[in-house]
Amino acid sequence: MAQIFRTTVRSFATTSSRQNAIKTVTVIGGGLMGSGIAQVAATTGHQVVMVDQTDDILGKSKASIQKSLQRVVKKKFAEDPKGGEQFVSDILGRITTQTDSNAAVANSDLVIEAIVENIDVKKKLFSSLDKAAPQHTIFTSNTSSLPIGDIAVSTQRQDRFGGLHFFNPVPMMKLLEVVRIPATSDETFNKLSDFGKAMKKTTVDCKDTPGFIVNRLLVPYTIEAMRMVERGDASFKDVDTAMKLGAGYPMGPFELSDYVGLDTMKFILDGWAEKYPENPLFQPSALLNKYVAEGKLGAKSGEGFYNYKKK
Ligand SMILES: CCCCCCCC(=O)CC(=O)SCCNC(=O)CCNC(=O)[C@H](O)C(C)(C)COP(=O)(O)OP(=O)(O)OC[C@H]1O[C@@H](n2cnc3c(N)ncnc32)[C@H](O)[C@@H]1OP(=O)(O)O
Ligand SMILES: NC(=O)C1=CN([C@@H]2O[C@H](COP(=O)(O)OP(=O)(O)OC[C@H]3O[C@@H](n4cnc5c(N)ncnc54)[C@H](O)[C@@H]3O)[C@@H](O)[C@H]2O)C=CC1
Repeated sequence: MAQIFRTTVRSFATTSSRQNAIKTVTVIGGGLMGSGIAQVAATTGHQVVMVDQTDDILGKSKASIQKSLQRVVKKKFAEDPKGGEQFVSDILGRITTQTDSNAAVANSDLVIEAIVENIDVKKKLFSSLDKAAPQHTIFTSNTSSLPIGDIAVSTQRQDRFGGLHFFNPVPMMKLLEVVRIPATSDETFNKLSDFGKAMKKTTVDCKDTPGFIVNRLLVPYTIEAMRMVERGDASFKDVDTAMKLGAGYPMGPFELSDYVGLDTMKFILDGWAEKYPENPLFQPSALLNKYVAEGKLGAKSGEGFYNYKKK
């Protein structure tokens, strides 16, 4: 019995010291995903530095975090407005902002990159961070579709490199895909999984395959919905209604595309079409290209398949 107790305590201590391994987090990119990741990391007690290109963008990121926290407070602190105010100010107090990414990683245990879905821009960023960050700092990308291994080669720390793929909206979606490349050490992978659990997410282990688990299934499904409309088989609104009421999805594929961002969808599909030209599931969509060319990027630009502008 004592032996079992000692073993349990030891394994708890190991997990717990691993969970404590990551205290300070730098989130690079304060857009849709980065602001959500920063919010949840700060809510779960981590010190967060959020980085973006300008103070103006960072101001908007903080405002969107505040708005999201108000939604949480409305439910969680319905009977305790003072407690709600304290909750918000404690969380916001754990988030600082920076426009210089090299300076932002100086005291960081973990970097989570959530910038534009472009391999060259991501590689340039990581190559520079590699020289600025302490040796122990683990680097991760939140990329939806790029191979983690292709990004990691820009650094000299591939054993401390992995993927943390969050889902939108980060405060609501319970899943976190933890991605390892062949060079990722067990220690790094365990720390990343423990960090995900400390963020109160359910983690799944993924190999560095296109789209990991969720997007490998979700992207072809969504693009096939677009092809269905291109063929004139159904209207996009009917496809959405059908998938919500007939398959139980919370959003139809067109609502979800607008929510994710049509530009992000296009970055993903174009990248896969170029890298895997033989795969018919990854061919470009004329309908998607048309919306992006017209600047209709979805909810974030005020219009996509649906109109989000206040009348
Ligand atoms: C396109 C395919 C390819 C994509 C490839 C790139 C993308 C990726 O790499 C990976 C992805 O993220 S894929 C996207 C995954 N996300 C989804 O599938 C979201 C599906 N939608 C939902 O779950 C709900 O509609 C949702 C939870 C969003 C909203 O719920 P409802 O529909 O019930 O609507 P609401 O009434 O507005 O919300 C209900 C309550 O939820 C809370 N809430 C929602 N958003 C929040 C947020 N941002 N922050 C904090 N709380 C939030 C909120 O409590 C709300 O209650 P109230 O505010 O009181 O109304
Ligand atoms: N939109 C979605 O639903 C999801 C997106 N992702 C991935 O997350 C990443 C970010 O996507 P979103 O947040 O949707 O994009 P977004 O366009 O909302 O935000 C990107 C932010 O990065 C900033 N940025 C660009 N280059 C930068 C640099 N060099 N240094 C600092 N900041 C820089 C931009 O100013 C912008 O604020 C992408 O890799 C995307 O594939 C992952 C899961 C879901």
